[in-house]
Amino acid sequence: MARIVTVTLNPAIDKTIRLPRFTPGRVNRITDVRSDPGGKGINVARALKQWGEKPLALGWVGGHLGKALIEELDHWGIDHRFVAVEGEPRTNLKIMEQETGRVTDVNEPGFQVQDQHMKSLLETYEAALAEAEVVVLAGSLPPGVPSDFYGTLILRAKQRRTHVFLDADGVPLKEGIKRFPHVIKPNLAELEQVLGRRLPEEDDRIKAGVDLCREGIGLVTLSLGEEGAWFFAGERGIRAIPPAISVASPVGAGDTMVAALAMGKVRGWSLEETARFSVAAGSATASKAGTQLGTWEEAQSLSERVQLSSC
Ligand SMILES: Nc1ncnc2c1ncn2[C@@H]1O[C@H](COP(=O)(O)OP(=O)(O)O)[C@@H](O)[C@H]1O
Ligand SMILES: O=P(O)(O)OC[C@H]1O[C@](O)(COP(=O)(O)O)[C@@H](O)[C@@H]1O
Repeated sequence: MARIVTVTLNPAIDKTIRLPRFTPGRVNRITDVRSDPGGKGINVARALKQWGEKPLALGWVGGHLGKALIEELDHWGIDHRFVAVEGEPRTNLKIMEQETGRVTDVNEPGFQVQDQHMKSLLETYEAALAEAEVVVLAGSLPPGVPSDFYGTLILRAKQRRTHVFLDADGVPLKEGIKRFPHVIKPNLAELEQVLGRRLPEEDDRIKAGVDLCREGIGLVTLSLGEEGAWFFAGERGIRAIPPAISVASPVGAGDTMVAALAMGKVRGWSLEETARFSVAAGSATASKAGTQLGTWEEAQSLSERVQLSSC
């Protein structure tokens, strides 16, 4: 079976705290707290698994928290081949303010990675590519990993004719784009940072997306939070707007969208079908607390009300 392989180099435990309002410099008392396994590629694998795919999750992991994370993957029935490192996965704090709905992410850098861990990861990755139709590279790089590491993984996937997705930010995204992955999914802030300019108007966003496609990226999905997303492929651009939802926590919405893009690729969906489902799936996740991901049924029911238009 052609598979979707996900790579999570910097896994995390997401600790979501809720409080009426966060006041820096003061004692803040929280209403409730929850912990979920996180890290972008792991979230992508979780979404795919609950939608009926058979993803294979790769990455680095270590320590007691890492063992618990792997046990969660086993519990969900997700196949995995993680390379062991020393040190614990990071805990990423998500501060959710009930009065404003604002979420602040405070993400740790992650464990230190050594040369031998990179070598083992590359071996595991090469072996997994042999059975992959799509590979999803997602999330930040932990300390010790060169900023062009995704570039290396992209080149190796392309040599094997595997469709490669990149969802990262900052320098790793900028470096990765130079190797022309087939798909990228920046949000607006991430794309603005990579391009070094603001994209305030729709026309600015259209030009940026179309230019990246002309440079050699197959599908550019520019996600816009509650405003939905743009999907650029070749000379085409589709704007998708989700229906209004009651937001609980948008953490994981972008990862759910990436999972939907990967699923659309392996299932041969049209650009319209992919746009509709991936925006709906992201919104379904945003309607759930902590890093809980939208189910197939929740995404399907929202997808009927996603509005599509073209440029
Ligand atoms: N507050 C929200 N309300 C409705 N849908 C949302 C909300 N936040 C995210 N989404 C959905 O999830 C998708 C990805 O979210 P976004 O926040 O843009 O990505 P990221 O998590 O990568 O920053 C959006 O395109 C949208 O469909
Ligand atoms: O690797 P990074 O960039 O620090 O991001 C990791 C964080 O992003 C998440 O994967 C959520 O990402 P999205 O909200 O973009 O879907 C969390 O689970 C995790 O804490």
